[in-house]
Amino acid sequence: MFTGRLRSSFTRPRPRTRQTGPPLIHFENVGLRYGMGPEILRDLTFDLPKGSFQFLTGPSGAGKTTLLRLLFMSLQPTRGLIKSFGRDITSIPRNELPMLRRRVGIVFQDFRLLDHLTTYENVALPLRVRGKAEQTYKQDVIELLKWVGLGERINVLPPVLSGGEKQRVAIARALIDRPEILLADEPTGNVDPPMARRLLSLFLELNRLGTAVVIATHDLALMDQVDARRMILTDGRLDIYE
Ligand SMILES: Nc1ncnc2c1ncn2[C@@H]1O[C@H](COP(=O)(O)OP(=O)(O)OP(=O)(O)O)[C@@H](O)[C@H]1O
Repeated sequence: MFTGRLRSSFTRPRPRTRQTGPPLIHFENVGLRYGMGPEILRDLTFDLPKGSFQFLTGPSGAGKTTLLRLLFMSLQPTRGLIKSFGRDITSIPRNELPMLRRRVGIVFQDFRLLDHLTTYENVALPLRVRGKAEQTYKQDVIELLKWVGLGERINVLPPVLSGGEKQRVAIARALIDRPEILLADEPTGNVDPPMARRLLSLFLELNRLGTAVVIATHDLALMDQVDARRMILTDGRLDIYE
């Protein structure tokens, strides 16, 4: 499934050229407020093209995580239109949402691994929950764990893993369903610069295999390593630099 190899040397690469055709996700004049609070996101209009690679940045509290939640369809906009895979997310029946969400993988800031399950079991969990038989996915899980450099850590529990290793388990779990979009919230927040570069090359490799990638980050040094689209949130508004 994942045949790409991590590159050991690192130059400033350009992500793959985006594919044409309808966007995976389309936002039009989207606004979001929590409860009766102030509007956190205002008038967001943009497309997430197939196979694209972008950083999402902005000061702390600017709304990056909130925007990722909208992209993951775990929040509804308070105004405007969001079309995910061609469908208006406000009119999707509740029982159809999980199937649509499977097309989007997400890596949370705090990993959300289950400490009593091994690395292998954490990654396999989304498939097990859906009732898939282990023999249909076992090889894929092992191959994916090797791809993220955890071939030697397959039967280890999360509490003994390093921050970078946990991050890679969370990435593998987000990828096991082969999503068309990967969202990552501060994926390099807990790792040292060499591991951050390694994770970045993993995301670039994934993008080369066709997945659209959105990385929310404060890390300027990380962004400077790739000639990629930047989405910058300031005071609830979004500017995009191609
Ligand atoms: N569930 C919630 N209820 C009410 N307010 C919220 C909720 N989640 C986030 N907020 C507020 O929305 C604003 C944006 O938060 P968000 O976490 O999206 O920002 P962020 O850019 O990801 O921040 P950071 O870089 O610090 O992670 C903040 O003012 C935050 O307090």
